[in-house]
Amino acid sequence: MTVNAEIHAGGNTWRSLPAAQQPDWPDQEALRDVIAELESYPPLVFAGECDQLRQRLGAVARGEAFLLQGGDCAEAFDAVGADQIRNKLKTLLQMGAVLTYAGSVPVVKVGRIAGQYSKPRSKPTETRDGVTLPTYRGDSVNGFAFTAEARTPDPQRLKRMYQASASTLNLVRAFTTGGYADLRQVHAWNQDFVKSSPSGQRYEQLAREIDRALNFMNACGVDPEEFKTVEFYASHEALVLDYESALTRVDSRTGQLYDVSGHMVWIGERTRQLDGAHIEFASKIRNPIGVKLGPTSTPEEALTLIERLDPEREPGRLTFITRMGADKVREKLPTLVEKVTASGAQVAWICDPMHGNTFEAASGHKTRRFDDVLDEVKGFFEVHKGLGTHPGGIHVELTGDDVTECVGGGDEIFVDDLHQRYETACDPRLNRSQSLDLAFLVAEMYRDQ
Ligand SMILES: O=C[C@H](O)[C@H](O)COP(=O)(O)O
Ligand SMILES: C=C(OP(=O)(O)O)C(=O)O
Repeated sequence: MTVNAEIHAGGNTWRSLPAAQQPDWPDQEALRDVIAELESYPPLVFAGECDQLRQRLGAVARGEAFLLQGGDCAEAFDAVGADQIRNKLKTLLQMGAVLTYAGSVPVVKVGRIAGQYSKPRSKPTETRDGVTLPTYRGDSVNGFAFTAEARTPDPQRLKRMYQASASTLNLVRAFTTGGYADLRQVHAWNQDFVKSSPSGQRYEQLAREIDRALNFMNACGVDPEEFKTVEFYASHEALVLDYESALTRVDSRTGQLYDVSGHMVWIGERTRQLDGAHIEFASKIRNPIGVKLGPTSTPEEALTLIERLDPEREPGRLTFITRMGADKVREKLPTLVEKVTASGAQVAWICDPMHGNTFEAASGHKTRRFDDVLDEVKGFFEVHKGLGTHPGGIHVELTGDDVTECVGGGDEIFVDDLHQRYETACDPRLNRSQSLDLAFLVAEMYRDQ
């Protein structure tokens, strides 16, 4: 079999099943041409890196490490710039330093980055002043501007998604291995607006302690290479299956299929139907897989997902990202965790405290309260503590920029501030100071656990 024929046989079985949330591409021939071109492009990640992340997530599933997964709700093509990428990365590096030092746990760092360009939506259309147009589905599909031209899905955008992901990943690799992520830079990550915020000041104190520890080790003649670079992985929602399967390749080492568009991909709350195309696609690839579980998820669904996606019961293969909402987590999560644990499966449990806590402010802005976000994480920790299972990590929508999209936090943002710098293309993100607040509070919860 040629490589393409093999891909067709293995990576395309989803095509005969219903696929939710796919764009209504107006020109199928143009789509086919784009897919063919994408199939000829080089991989964005190496299959061996996906295996390494699966091992790291195995440690999370076994209770030996903590996953920090975060980044934009929706990446945008016009935000593929050095400043934005560096700001996101440094937010995750700062949060990682806080969790590792204050929580005393190895932290696996995974960005919602270099591929998070596609969005599932509640409604297929949007109406403004009597005009109805297709909803914005992410830069990989259509444009944000409210015009018929921008909102028409254009498959050429899938190629731009590949290019934007490649540029982003290239810079991320440079930052994480080229000196910027060296632990000696802990202070340098705390510049600009965040420095004067309460969490920035608390961070500065922690950075001084890390510095002292490094100086001590240095004086003892220890200067480990591990402190000079950071292992960092890229993840996104595997939503537009034409793109994901065009980037699915046979690994020359093992003959198995990998989606080389990112290290880890997840299946969202709106596309995790057991008999649907997304789960079928995910079942064929060897990448670590995440599945979002909202408040309507049943233990039977969770067990069937394990059967489909992790038949070998391999720690690290499957991560359940629960997003129940602060008001439901304590009621809904225990049965899921209990039944999955009783089945003998060792999945990683991660808390997404964002997606169950969205509401619309009177101004019309979609927002989230920092206190609700925190309360969902607290509930997640309480449930795991009660069951003796491991609270494996957090999955957060955040940005490194000084935006005003979520209310609350130590450097408090009020509902009336939302309009000031509301920049997200879809859902509200924590800004850098709110992200640091969260990291400190989660580190405390982890330590108390
Ligand atoms: O990020 C998640 C979803 O895409 C988002 O919550 C859907 O938002 P909508 O309800 O505005 O479509
Ligand atoms: C759409 C998302 O979440 P969920 O599938 O949980 O709604 C997301 O994480 O971008």
